[in-house]
Amino acid sequence: MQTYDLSQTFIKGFSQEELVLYTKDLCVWYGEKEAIHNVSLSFEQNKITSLIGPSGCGKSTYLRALNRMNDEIPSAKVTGEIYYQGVDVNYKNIDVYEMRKRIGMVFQRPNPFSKSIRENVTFALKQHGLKEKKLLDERVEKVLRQAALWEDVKDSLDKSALALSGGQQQRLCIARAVAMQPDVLLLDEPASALDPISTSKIEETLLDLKKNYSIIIVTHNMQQASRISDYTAFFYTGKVLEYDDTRKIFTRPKIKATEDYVSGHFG
Ligand SMILES: Nc1ncnc2c1ncn2[C@@H]1O[C@H](COP(=O)(O)OP(=O)(O)OP(=O)(O)O)[C@@H](O)[C@H]1O
Repeated sequence: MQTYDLSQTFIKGFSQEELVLYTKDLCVWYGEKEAIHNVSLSFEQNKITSLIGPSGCGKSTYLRALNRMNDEIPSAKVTGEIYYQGVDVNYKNIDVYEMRKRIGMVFQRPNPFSKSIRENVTFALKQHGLKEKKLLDERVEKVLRQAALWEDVKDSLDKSALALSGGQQQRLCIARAVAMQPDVLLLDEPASALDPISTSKIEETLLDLKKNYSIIIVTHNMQQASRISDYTAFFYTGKVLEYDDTRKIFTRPKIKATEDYVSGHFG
């Protein structure tokens, strides 16, 4: 069967300002239950977008749809459009593995491999044929610096990643995702299990990473959304009720439900 090689399919002439990723009328069903309904959002290069909303409103489902992680859930069915750099992500013959290199993901719970810190970063690179030690070492240092972890671990690169603290493990997971040089980084509540200091380090890391990536983050932390994101989408019962500049969402939302949610007066 023919596979769809994303590297061959960029639409020429896109400027930095063009949209990296967008969805149009995206719906996701789990069996008979529709979890998100007609979600149309677009994401720009070098911007952070927060997805906020009450529990169960479909934020993670939406995020997972963006790099087809819902494929792993047998009951999930996706309709509508997802376009990444002009490529239809839902195209059935797409090379999903290749696409996930471009649209990387970091999960809520840090999930480093049970390997050394170095191998966590180099594992996928080696799988993709990068063998030269010097290049691997350079990439390890670069991404650990980008994830603000280098100073903590530079003398223990060959020690187990599982010996790191939760916050360090999560920064290692960010480094691991960044090592593949994606264009888009999806993060599902990456700091929810962390203490305030680790959370603030993750936020600094994300603000630094947005120079190179488009970042989409699910968060329940309103301060976090307002501190780090350029745009915010408010999800409610599977729909996006409001999407705007983060400053507007937090100071002059158009919809009462948004105002109630961001001010903590929901329900
Ligand atoms: N694997 C699944 N199978 C069946 N239903 C699911 C599955 N995952 C999520 N759902 C349902 O889809 C709806 C949306 O869930 P989702 O996890 O996307 O919401 P969320 O906004 O991310 O919630 P939270 O903030 O609590 O993480 C919920 O009703 C949930 O029960």
